[in-house]
Amino acid sequence: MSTNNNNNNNNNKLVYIDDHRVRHLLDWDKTFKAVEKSMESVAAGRAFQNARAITTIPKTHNFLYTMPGYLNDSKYGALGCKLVSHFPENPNRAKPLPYVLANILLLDPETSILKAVIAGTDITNWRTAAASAVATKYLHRKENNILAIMGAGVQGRIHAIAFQHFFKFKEVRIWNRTPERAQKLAVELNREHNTKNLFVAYDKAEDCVRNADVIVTATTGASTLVKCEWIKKGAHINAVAVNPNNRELDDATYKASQVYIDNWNGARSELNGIKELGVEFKGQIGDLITGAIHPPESDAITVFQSLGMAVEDCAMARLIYDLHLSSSS
Ligand SMILES: NC(=O)C1=CN([C@@H]2O[C@H](COP(=O)(O)OP(=O)(O)OC[C@H]3O[C@@H](n4cnc5c(N)ncnc54)[C@H](O)[C@@H]3O)[C@@H](O)[C@H]2O)C=CC1
Ligand SMILES: O=C([O-])C1=[NH+]CCC1
Repeated sequence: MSTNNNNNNNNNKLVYIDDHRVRHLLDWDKTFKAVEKSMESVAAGRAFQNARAITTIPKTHNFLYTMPGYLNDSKYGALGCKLVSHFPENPNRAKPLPYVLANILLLDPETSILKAVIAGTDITNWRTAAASAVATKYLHRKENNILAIMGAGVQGRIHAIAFQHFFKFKEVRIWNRTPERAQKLAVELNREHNTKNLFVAYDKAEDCVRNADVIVTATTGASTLVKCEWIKKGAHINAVAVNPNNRELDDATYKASQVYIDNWNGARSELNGIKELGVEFKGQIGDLITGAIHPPESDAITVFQSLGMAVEDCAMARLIYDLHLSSSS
């Protein structure tokens, strides 16, 4: 990029960074810092994004989200736009594809020249899990013994990996609507982490959630999965699913919790179902980072209602672009 970038040789060259290369460059600690900075920048007025546009594709359940954003920062500053889709039939194809697929356009913030097209699916997955980790860091300043993950799909898997990296839970429980899928994921994760019983599949949602310190809900369904009466005092929930009929948490949970968001523009556009319950959002995660609002009392149940932000994708695109140029020159 022409600002704050040492790679001036490459300034005029359009770069394509494919999935394979992105995967090679992704790093949990760098992702966490990029997402934390973008959340902070939203609260500090240094990051700009409108509510995303959602294009529905007639006669299907398919969506395309258009997510433009601008972040003003010496390290993560970027102007960009992510195109991210929800194609529910993708996982059921003969050759399965992800439900969520994404690409990011990275522009020069001074001239608007297109600098890079970056495969955005892994970036989306990693930054979403990192956003939940940032929220957990600021909302759950206590012991992290038991993590409960509801949904053994792409987001369930990446949250299990990220949260183990950042928090080192003693037990990571996994529940899925089809129990075989939870069992398969637990076996794979134990093998990858060289552990025996760290990741444990639970058949019943209630058993998975009871006594958990932190809960992640990440399914594509509209069914209620978590009941308030199962949730331990002081627990923190990362509600990751983005679904207009979102009911993974029952109404009583929202009413009994302190609910935080990632950005006001997105919340006004996409979270009316929760507002209609009479729930007032306490603020953005970035407001906790800047100190504009105080953390909740320690026995409060907290919810991070994640939508995903364009400026997280901009910061991640800038990170990956700089890493790509510095390791390929
Ligand atoms: N907040 C954010 O920034 C982002 C949120 N997401 C959201 O994460 C959610 C999960 O996405 P992926 O993991 O990529 O999808 P996936 O297709 O890989 O996994 C979906 C999971 O949901 C389960 N499921 C489907 N219908 C269900 C039902 N009725 N009841 C219970 N479980 C059900 C499936 O068994 C599967 O485990 C989606 O709602 C997506 O919108 C995805 C990316 C970013
Ligand atoms: O922020 C994001 O990339 C998405 N949120 C919901 C689906 C994809």
